[in-house]
Amino acid sequence: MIRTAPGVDLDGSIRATLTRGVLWPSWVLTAALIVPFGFGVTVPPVVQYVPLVASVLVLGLPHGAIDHLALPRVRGQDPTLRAIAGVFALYGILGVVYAVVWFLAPAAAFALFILLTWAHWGQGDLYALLAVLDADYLSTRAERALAVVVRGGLPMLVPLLFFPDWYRRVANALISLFALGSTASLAWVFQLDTRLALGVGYAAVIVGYLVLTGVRAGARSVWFVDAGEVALLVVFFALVQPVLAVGVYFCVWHAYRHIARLLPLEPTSRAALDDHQLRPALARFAREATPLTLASLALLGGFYLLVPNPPADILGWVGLYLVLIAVLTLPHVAVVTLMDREQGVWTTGR
Ligand SMILES: CC1=C(/C=C/C(C)=C/C=C/C(C)=C/C=O)C(C)(C)CCC1
Ligand SMILES: [Fe+2]
Repeated sequence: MIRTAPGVDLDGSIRATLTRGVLWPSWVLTAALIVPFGFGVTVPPVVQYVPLVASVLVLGLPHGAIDHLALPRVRGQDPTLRAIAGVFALYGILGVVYAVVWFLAPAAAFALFILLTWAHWGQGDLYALLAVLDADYLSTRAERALAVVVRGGLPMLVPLLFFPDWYRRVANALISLFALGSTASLAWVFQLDTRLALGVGYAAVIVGYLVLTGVRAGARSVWFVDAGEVALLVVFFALVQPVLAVGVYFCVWHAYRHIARLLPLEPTSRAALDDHQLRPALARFAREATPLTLASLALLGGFYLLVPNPPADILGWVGLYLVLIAVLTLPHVAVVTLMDREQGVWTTGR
């Protein structure tokens, strides 16, 4: 059966429901965390891990667990066995290839993971800007690409600039599962000179983006929300300890927004959103996402058995979980990039 799936042109009622139920909570939670950290509060490591550990079952891991339904749906097709098998094959091939890279060259695999996440979290926010906020000033591909660079850099680069030691510790937790001492090849990234150069370059990109889009913005209020989100996240990642900050961002920002993108693709949920009801749509998503979330968890057990240096503490387990996420993210990015194409994220007429 052929149906038309919505692209970046969501109905006003759906946009209102998602703004209230998805964007607002992300703003409130990130802003609320900034306050204590702004006063210099630090929290013990165990507490910092809570959102990342929770993401195994809540929002985080599940957000990719219906990729096999999302791709056919966005193409207006029924999720037939054939279509689903295609997505599984994509996951199998890309996932296995990337897993092999982790075993052979873990430091390079980690660097690739950061760049991939930068692009992917940026692409997620770009969709939200276009579809939920209706940011019509992003009228060229160059501006949209710049938005991806700006948005993805907030969670991936800002923590490196302000918390290099934590960043290195996490990098080491992933890399040393495969090879001890290999993080040394990345030592230059954490040095002050490198961070200063990256910080200055990135600040220039942010200013360039805000000026370029600010000049074009017809609907000023939307531009202010965009600029406000960027400012909020710069402060958030500069102040909040990174394992906590990235964990919170992953759940309430990236994953929740991606789930919000999936909901209108399913006709019953779309009708609910149109009727200003978010909850039934989320409940349906949770049901659909449960089987493959649990299957992914089984993969975590498989990784535990396969890595040369299995985790011995909580940071090690977080590292193992992040490697699992990395391996699942490559095919997930392929699916979301195909979704972007189907939904006209890069179609500007210019
Ligand atoms: C936890 C953590 C880090 C990396 C997290 C990454 C890279 C997460 C990627 C998640 C993905 C891709 C989810 C799927 O959408 C940093 C930045 C090294 C800094 C310290 C804390
Ligand atoms: Fe994602």
